[in-house]
Amino acid sequence: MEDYHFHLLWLLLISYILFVLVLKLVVHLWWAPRRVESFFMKQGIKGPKYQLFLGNLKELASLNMMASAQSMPPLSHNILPRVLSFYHHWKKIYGSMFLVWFGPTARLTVSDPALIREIFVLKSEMFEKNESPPLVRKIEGDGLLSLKGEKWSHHRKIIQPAFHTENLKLMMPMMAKSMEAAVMKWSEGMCDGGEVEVDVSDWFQNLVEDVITRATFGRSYEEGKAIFELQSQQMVHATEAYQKVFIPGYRFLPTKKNRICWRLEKEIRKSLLKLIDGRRRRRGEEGVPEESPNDLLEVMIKAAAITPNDVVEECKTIFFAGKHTTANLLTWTTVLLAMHPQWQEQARDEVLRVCGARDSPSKDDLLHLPKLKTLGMILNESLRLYPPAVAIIRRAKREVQLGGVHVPRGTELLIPILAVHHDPGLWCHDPHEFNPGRFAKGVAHAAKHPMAYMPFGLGARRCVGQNLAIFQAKLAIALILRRFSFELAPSYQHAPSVLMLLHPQHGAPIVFRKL
Ligand code: HEM
Repeated sequence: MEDYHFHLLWLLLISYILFVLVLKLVVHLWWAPRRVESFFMKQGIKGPKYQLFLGNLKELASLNMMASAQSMPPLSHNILPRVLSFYHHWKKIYGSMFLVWFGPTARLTVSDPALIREIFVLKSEMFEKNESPPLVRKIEGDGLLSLKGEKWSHHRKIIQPAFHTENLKLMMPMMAKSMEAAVMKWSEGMCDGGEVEVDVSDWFQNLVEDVITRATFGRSYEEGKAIFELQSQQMVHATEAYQKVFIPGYRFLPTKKNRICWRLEKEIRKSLLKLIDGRRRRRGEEGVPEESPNDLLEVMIKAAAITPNDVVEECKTIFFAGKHTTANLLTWTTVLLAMHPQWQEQARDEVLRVCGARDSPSKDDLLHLPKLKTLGMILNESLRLYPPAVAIIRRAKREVQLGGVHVPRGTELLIPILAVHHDPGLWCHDPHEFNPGRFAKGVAHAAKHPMAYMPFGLGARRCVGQNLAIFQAKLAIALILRRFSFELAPSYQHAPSVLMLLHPQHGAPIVFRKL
């Protein structure tokens, strides 16, 4: 009898647990989305209907697939329908503010610059960063990009000075040396006719990797290079998995690829910790010359209240956040200058006028970089038309009013940078034209609203590496302009596409000719 009661009790307990789990699932997957949907509907905000579990993921994937299968007119910069096809499609039906479901998570699209100001500046404390998907989290590191609250502000205060112009100026000669060597190697590889075809999207990845390694590790360049090479390999594996695998928990299975990723992760961590330890011990013994630039590792090691583990995570973040973004900027800028030879000429004239025609950039040339106004305008226009990060996401920490709309706690806001940059209401009559001249009076005056331009984000969490990216881009493009003229290779297919960042789907083959 006692046994019977005991079993009954167990059965009741298990049934109760199962009931609570099922109830939670029903609330999470059905009831809560329906409530949010009707909450927004009452305020006049609509969107594609929520489907159980998947939300709108199926439609999103099919819109994306249709868009990527279509070719674009060769010289068109009207890339929104191809790149953010879901936004372009649903905006026509529901207006610019609509609700879209990424699984059971609601995302409200916001592209009005006045509301964007509220999110990033006026009410920024009401919004937080959302978590990246698990596969991305693994490679982005637990650093500035994803940190929140006190820890984020503490790390930001420590890291920011490494990216100040004065420190970057000290780093410039070594950046220039590495770029110069890469360009030389390239021009040596040219055939007799002085012509070479290069897929710049690959080439710039290597170039940027080298420069970021120098900025992060400085005099420990060789050790840093080995570490970042491992991280590059890890990023390739993770990106492949990101493209192919959608099974929850797949990353925990001991598949061949996963085992490689785990091994790489272990090696990266071990080597970085060894490097940090070595630097810590040598500090004081050697002393760092006063005029020597503060590489990022040095800046973090000097700051007492940051653990070696945090330093490891920040190094990984810097590499993740800085490499592909800057390489993409360089790739699209080269493609744009190949498409628009008159701007290429103008930029080259300026480089020759300001820096002279010497083969190697002198220390003075580097100081002249800020004077390259036309090149600066070209980079701004490139970042407007082809922003490497096409959207930013924030999450409402609590219920908040946004331009008269009540946004419930937990709602994610999707700010489609690309759409804002291509909005005809903000960029006069020619939003899809390549017209660097629109930046002649500075970034703040280029559009009808100062918040309409945000390739590096906005507010307190704007990109910490912006100065480094622009320095690198100016230096690399100036070096190339001085030595080569270039045009699109006959095999080039204009197909901007998104895989984490905006990239050329079929590569970016460019033909370079020695001047
Ligand atoms: C063209 C090049 C680049 C672009 C377009 C770019 C874009 C961005 C954007 C849009 C954000 C804001 C993300 C958000 O608010 O959610 C951001 C943040 C960040 N970027 Fe960049 N970035 C570039 C280059 C770099 C470089 C070179 C580095 C470092 C070497 C870097 C490191 C970071 C970090 C650490 C953050 C997080 C800042 C924080 O939350 O405090 N970025 N970047």
